[in-house]
Amino acid sequence: MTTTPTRPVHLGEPDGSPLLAAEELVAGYLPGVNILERCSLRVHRGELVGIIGPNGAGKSTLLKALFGLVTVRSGRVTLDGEDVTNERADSLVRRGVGFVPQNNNVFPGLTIEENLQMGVYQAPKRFAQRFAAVVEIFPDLGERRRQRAGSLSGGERQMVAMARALMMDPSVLLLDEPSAGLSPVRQDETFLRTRKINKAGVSVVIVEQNARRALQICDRAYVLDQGTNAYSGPGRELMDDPKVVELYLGTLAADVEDAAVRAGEA
Ligand SMILES: Nc1ncnc2c1ncn2[C@@H]1O[C@H](COP(=O)(O)OP(=O)(O)OP(=O)(O)O)[C@@H](O)[C@H]1O
Repeated sequence: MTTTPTRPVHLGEPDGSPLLAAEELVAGYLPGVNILERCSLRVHRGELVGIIGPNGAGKSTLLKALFGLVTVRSGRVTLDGEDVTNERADSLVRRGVGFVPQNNNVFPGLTIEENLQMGVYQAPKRFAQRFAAVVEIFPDLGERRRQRAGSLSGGERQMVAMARALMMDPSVLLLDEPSAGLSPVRQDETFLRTRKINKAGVSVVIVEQNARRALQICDRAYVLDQGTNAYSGPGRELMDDPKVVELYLGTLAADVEDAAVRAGEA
């Protein structure tokens, strides 16, 4: 087992320069209160990277800091080697960063098609070409393009939000708890869709409460605790790390069965 607490924080990362990186970020909402305390993360081209950890660990805050929605007080964010710390979200979108917030992520009064048009408001001429590409990943949205987003289920809205973020053809997509509030079946669909988006060439950072499921689909993951890095490594390795299991995943009867099955396979 190669996982160790605290440093180094990028265990298992591929060689080369990361596409998106947060180095030692200190950030927070209220003056004098830091939520992130020297928190770091790197995403390489083509990777699917998870962020897990207990409630209030700062997972969503890290994602927001990457997307210019929380002020970074020290440390830096780079995109393809360029410093983009505290750059505005609309500028990051132009540079190829997509963000899907956890809540209020569709315009309920607009149709599915209109929601997707909002995704390319900075480049409306690209709509037709991007719409065709996006409905390949989400065929249901193409068929129901005239339906108002407000009449959709939680899982369907989540699809619209992801599709809208893909309209600008991002190189990296930031997903904030996409499975939150969904039934187990819809959660599975969301994870499969996330994989599909990643396989289509989009690097993905996914914040997840459902840590086990996230670790199953991620190339690598970061475990945050109290605003900083606790563990990192390939998803499967973290799932097998007794410390990570004890502190962050809990032991369920299902795990014991799972471990027994895997031991039998070995
Ligand atoms: N807009 C805000 N203003 C002030 N404090 C905030 C704000 N948003 C989050 N916080 C605080 O920042 C801390 C980290 O919150 P964050 O949402 O990043 O955690 P998280 O790890 O994503 O948690 P969860 O899994 O519960 O969503 C919490 O203490 C939270 O109360």
